[in-house]
Amino acid sequence: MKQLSEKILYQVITPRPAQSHKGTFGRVLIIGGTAEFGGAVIMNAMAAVYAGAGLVTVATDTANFTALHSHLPEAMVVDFNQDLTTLIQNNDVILIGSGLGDRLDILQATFRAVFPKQILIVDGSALTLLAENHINLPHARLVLTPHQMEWQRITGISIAQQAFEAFNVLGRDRLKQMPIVVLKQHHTQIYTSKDIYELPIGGPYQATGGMGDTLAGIIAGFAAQFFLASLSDVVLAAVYSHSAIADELAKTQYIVLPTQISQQLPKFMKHYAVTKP
Ligand SMILES: NC(=O)C1=CN([C@@H]2O[C@H](COP(=O)(O)OP(=O)(O)OC[C@H]3O[C@@H](n4cnc5c(N)ncnc54)[C@H](O)[C@@H]3O)[C@@H](O)[C@H]2O)[C@@H](O)CC1
Ligand SMILES: Nc1ncnc2c1ncn2[C@@H]1O[C@H](COP(=O)(O)OP(=O)(O)O)[C@@H](O)[C@H]1O
Ligand SMILES: [Mg+2]
Repeated sequence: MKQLSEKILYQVITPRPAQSHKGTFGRVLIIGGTAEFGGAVIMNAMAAVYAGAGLVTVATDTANFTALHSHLPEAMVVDFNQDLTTLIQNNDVILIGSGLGDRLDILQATFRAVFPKQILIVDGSALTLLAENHINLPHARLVLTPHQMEWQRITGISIAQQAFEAFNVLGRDRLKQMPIVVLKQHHTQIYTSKDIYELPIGGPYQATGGMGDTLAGIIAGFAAQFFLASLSDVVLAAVYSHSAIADELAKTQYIVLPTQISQQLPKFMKHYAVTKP
């Protein structure tokens, strides 16, 4: 297993070209957030916007519109009960699942609509729905972001067995589409088609609801704009950034809130875009 290091940030986070506009930095569509879990998509969207996605749209329950806009006027909203097919096909990166609750219908419609060239990040309730309903993953550039309990539900590999990388590799291979898997835990592991990486940073100050929703949003924001890097490198850089910011805040804080991580992203990224080692 390879240890992830700060080096990945210098590789992935690059200065922005002057000849550019919001379209240059990608369109992200976030799908999730039942009325009970609106906070999940707010945190997805804050992370994606603060990470630099050019345009972010959130398809969610209408009950969440006002709260989302009061936190983040930069994001657009759409009712997730309408037909999302065209919207899905007009975005570069789709993030589905945070706070999606029991909306299997929306998950299935999204999987039907997505194109193979699109990046599809599957998080939270979408992973549990996948497992419970034995749904096949679609052809897409896939990133799954399960925590250990979600991974157990998907693969049947118990949390104790997950200590053995070989089991996780087998579990990933059985999913057929060879997704990148971000297996979240203390010292998260990332399974790519080539290698397995371990995140050596991060800590218990991150154990707050919404921390994973924030990571999924950072992955989406990075994937939308850093299209010159490989998707694996983009995911590695997002995972590293999320915990590096948390570590920095934890120097003076007992806990770190997910939204604080998002707010730090522009400053954090500026450092890596200009200072090459
Ligand atoms: N403000 C909001 O709207 C929030 C919405 N959320 C959404 O709520 C839905 C349910 O997700 P949850 O993860 O809370 O519930 P789950 O029931 O899917 O999993 C949580 C349980 O898994 C267990 N577990 C074991 N190992 C773990 C590990 N390494 N990391 C995390 N949990 C581990 C924990 O004991 C915990 O009780 C998701 O769609 C999620 O996106 C959560 O993100 C919390 C905040
Ligand atoms: N003790 C810990 N040490 C390091 N990272 C942690 C710790 N607890 C939680 N995290 C991180 O916080 C995130 C939690 O994700 P998740 O459980 O999906 O949260 P949520 O669904 O509530 O947003 C993961 O990135 C995980 O690695
Ligand atoms: Mg989660």
